[in-house]
Amino acid sequence: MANESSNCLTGASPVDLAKVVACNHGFYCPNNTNEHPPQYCAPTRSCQAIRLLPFQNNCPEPQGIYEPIVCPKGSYCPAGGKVVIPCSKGHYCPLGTETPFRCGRLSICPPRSSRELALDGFLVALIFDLLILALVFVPTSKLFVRVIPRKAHKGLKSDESTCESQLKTIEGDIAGNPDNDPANPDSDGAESAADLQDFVSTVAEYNDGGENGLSIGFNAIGFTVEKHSKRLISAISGKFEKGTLCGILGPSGAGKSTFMKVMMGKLEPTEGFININGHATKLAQYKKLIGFVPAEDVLLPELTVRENILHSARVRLPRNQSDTACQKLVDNLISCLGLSHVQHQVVGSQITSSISSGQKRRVSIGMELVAAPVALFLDEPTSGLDSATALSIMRLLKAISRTGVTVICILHQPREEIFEALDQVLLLAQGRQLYQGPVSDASNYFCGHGFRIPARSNPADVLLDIAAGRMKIKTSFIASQDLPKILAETWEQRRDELARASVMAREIPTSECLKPIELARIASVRGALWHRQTYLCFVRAMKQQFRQPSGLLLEIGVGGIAGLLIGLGLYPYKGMHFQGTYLAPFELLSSAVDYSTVPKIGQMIALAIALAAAAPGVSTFGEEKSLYWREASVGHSRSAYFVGKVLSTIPRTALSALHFTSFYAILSTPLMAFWITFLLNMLYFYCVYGLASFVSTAVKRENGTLLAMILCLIIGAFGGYAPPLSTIQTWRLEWLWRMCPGTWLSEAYVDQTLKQVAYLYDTNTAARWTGYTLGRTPLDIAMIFLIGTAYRVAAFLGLLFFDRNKQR
Ligand SMILES: Nc1ncnc2c1ncn2[C@@H]1O[C@H](COP(=O)(O)OP(=O)(O)OP(=O)(O)O)[C@@H](O)[C@H]1O
Repeated sequence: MANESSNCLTGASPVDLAKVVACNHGFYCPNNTNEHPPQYCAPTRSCQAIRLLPFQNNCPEPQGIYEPIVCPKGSYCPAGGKVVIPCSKGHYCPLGTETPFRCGRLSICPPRSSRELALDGFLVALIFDLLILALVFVPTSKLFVRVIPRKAHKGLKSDESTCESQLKTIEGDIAGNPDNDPANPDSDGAESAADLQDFVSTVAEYNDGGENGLSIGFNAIGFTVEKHSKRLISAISGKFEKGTLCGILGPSGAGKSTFMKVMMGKLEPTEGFININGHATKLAQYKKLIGFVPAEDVLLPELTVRENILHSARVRLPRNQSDTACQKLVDNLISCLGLSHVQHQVVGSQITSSISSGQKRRVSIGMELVAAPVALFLDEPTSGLDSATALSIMRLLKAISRTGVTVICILHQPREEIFEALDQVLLLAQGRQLYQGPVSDASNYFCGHGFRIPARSNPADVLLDIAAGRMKIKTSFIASQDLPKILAETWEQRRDELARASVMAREIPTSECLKPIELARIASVRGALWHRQTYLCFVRAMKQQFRQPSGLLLEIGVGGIAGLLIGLGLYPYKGMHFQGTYLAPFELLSSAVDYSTVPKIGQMIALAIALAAAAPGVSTFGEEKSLYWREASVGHSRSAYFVGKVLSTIPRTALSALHFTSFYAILSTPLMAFWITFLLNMLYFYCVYGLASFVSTAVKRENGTLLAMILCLIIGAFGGYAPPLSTIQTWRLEWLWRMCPGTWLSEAYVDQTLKQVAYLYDTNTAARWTGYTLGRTPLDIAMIFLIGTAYRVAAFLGLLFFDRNKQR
C-alpha cells in the first residue's frame, strides 16, 4: 500500500520498496506497518555525499519516517526490525546485525562492540616468543646435547695426544704383543687403548671379521673431459687389495682426485674398466658400504662435533644396531680421534668457527669411519693437521684396514712414518701412472732407473720430486722435466710384469672375495630404515633452527611486521572490508559498494608473505647443498632427508604465520574467524617456502633469494584483484590464475568474508563482479595445499636431478 503523502525529508515522492510489509534482515524499520510499508526516499545532498564515500558511508538517520535504516554498528536489530538493542559484552555487532556475533574467549569485546579484537594469536605467539627467547639465553651447546657418562673414559686424558698412545697400543695388539693386552689392567695405556680396541673390533664385527672386504682392480683407466677433449688421466692399472692401506701420491694437478672419483664411480671412466672382487661391477652400486672423506670439510656448523658423527652412525650403521651401540661406537671413535674435549662444542661456520680446522678435519673423517665402511676413500685426510696428529690418524686408518677395510687415501707430502705406514703406493704424474706397488719396493724401483735416493731423505719427498720432474738421473742427459713422461711410458710397457712382481705376491684369490650378489645383500641391511632416517633428519634440522634463534626470531619478526603493515593500511575501514547492495527489495537503500577490498587484501597478504618467507625458504636447502651431496653420495636416503627438512620448516612457518595473522587481525579486525585466517595464511607460507625451496635446488645460492622473491611476488600478483578475475575469465585465461595459490587464497578470503554478511547483502552479484566462486573454502584450502605440495615435489625432483654428478 503506497503512502499517499510524502514523509520524506526532501518532500520528494517516496518509492515503495515492498508491496507487503517486510523489514529485511539486519534493518531497523520502526514505523512500517501494513499501511506504511518500507519506502525509499531520495537522499538529501549531505546524505548522498556520505553514501558515495568509499567507506563509513551510511547516513546516520533515515530520509523519511517510513524509510528503513540499516541496523547501526554496535547494536543489533532482531527479526522484524522493531527495536535496536545495544550489543552486549562478549559479542560484537557490525553494521546491519540481526543476531550478535559471539566473540572468542580470548577476544576483547566490551558492550556496543562493532568488531572483535581477537587476542588468541597474540597470546599463543607470546608463549612461543618467550620460549624462543629463553633458548637465546641458554648456551647453545647445552641444547639437546645428551652427555653420556662413560666409564671407559675414566683414565682418558683430554689432550689430543691420548690417541697416539692408544694407537701404539693397538698396533701392538694387532702385532700380537702380549704386553699390550687391553684386557690386562696392569699393562701400559690399557684403559685408554680399550676405546680403540673396542672401536676396531666393532668395525671388524660389522664387516664379518674382514670377510666383507673389497678388492678394487682397475685396468687401463682413462678419463677425458668430453667438453674440452682434455684427457685428465690415462692408462692407470693395478689393484687395491682388501684390508690394505693404500696411498695415492703425485704433484698438484697429477690427476689424483680425478682418479679417485673414477674409482668411486663419481666419474664414468672413458677408457678401461674397474672390477670389484674380480667382478665387472661398479663401486657406486655399493654406496652404503663406502666411505668418502672429501677434500673440503662438509659439516653442519650448528651441530656439535659429537652430533655430526652420531648422526652419521645412526643413519649408516646396520639397521639392527641399538642406539646404545651407536653411542658407544661414537664415544670410542671420538676418543680415538682426540676429540673428547671438544665433542660438545658446536662446529661453527668458517667465520664463527669454535673448533680448529684440524679438528674439523677429524670430525669429517670420523663421520665416515663411524659408518664402518668396507672401503674408505679419503682425499687428503691429513691436510690441516700437525704432523703428530696426522700420524695418529694414519695409524688409526691402518688399524681399521687390518679389519679387512680397503683404505685409499690421497696424500700430499706425507712424513716418513706416514709413508712407511702405507701398504701400497700409487704414484701419478701428469695424469699417468709412474708406479704402483709396495712402499718398500718403490725406492728400489726408482733406483733401478738410475735415480740416486739420498740416505736419510724422506722417500715420499723423493717420489714426489721424481714425479714433479725435479730430480735428474745422474748418468743421463735427459732433462729432469721429461723424466715423468719417460717413466710413465716405461711403466706402461712393463706394467704387467712389474705389477705382477709387486702386487701378485699379496693378491687375494677372487674365490676368497665376496660376489656382487653377496655385497648387495650386505649393503641392503646397512642404514636405518626410511622412517627412522626421516625422524633423524627432522630432529637434526630442528636442532639447527634452535641453535640459530636469532635467525628464527628475525624471520618471525619480519612476518609480524608484514602483518602489522597490512593491518595498519586496513585500520581506517574499522573492520568493514565489504559492502554490497542490500538484498531485494532494499537495493535502493544501498550505499557505495566495495567489492574490491577483500580481493585486494588477499593480494596484499600474498605479496607480503612472499617478501617475508622467500628468503628463509631458499635457505632451507640452499644453505647445505654440499652436505646433501655428501650424504647422498654415501647412501643416505634423499627422500628421508627431504621429508625431514620439510617437516622441520612447518613449526617455523606456523610461527611466522601466527605472528603475521595476529598483527593483521588485531588492526584490521576482519569478519573472518581468526583461526581460518591463520590456516589460510599458513598454507600460503607453505607455498612460498615450497617455491623458494625449488628455486634453491635449481640455481646457485647467491642468485636463489632474488629469483625466489620475484617468482613468489609473481604468483602473489596472480590473485585476481587487478585485473579482476571476472575480466580474466573473459580472456579465457582463468586456468593460468588458478595455477597460482594467490587466486585460491583471495577466493577463500572473499568467501569467508561474504558468508558472514550474506543475510544482508546481495553477495551473488559481488561474486559475479569479482569472478570468484563462493561457498567452497574447503576446496580453496585444498588447492593452496596442493599447489604448495606440488612446489615441494618440484623441489625434491630438483634435489634429485640437478647436480646429479655431485650425488654419485
Ligand atoms: N672438469 C674439468 N675440466 C677440465 N680440467 C679439469 C677438470 N677437473 C680437473 N681438471 C684438471 O685435471 C687435472 C687434474 O686434476 P685433479 O684435481 O685430479 O688433480 P690432483 O692431483 O688431485 O690435484 P691437487 O693435488 O692439486 O688436488 C688438473 O690439471 C685440473 O686442472
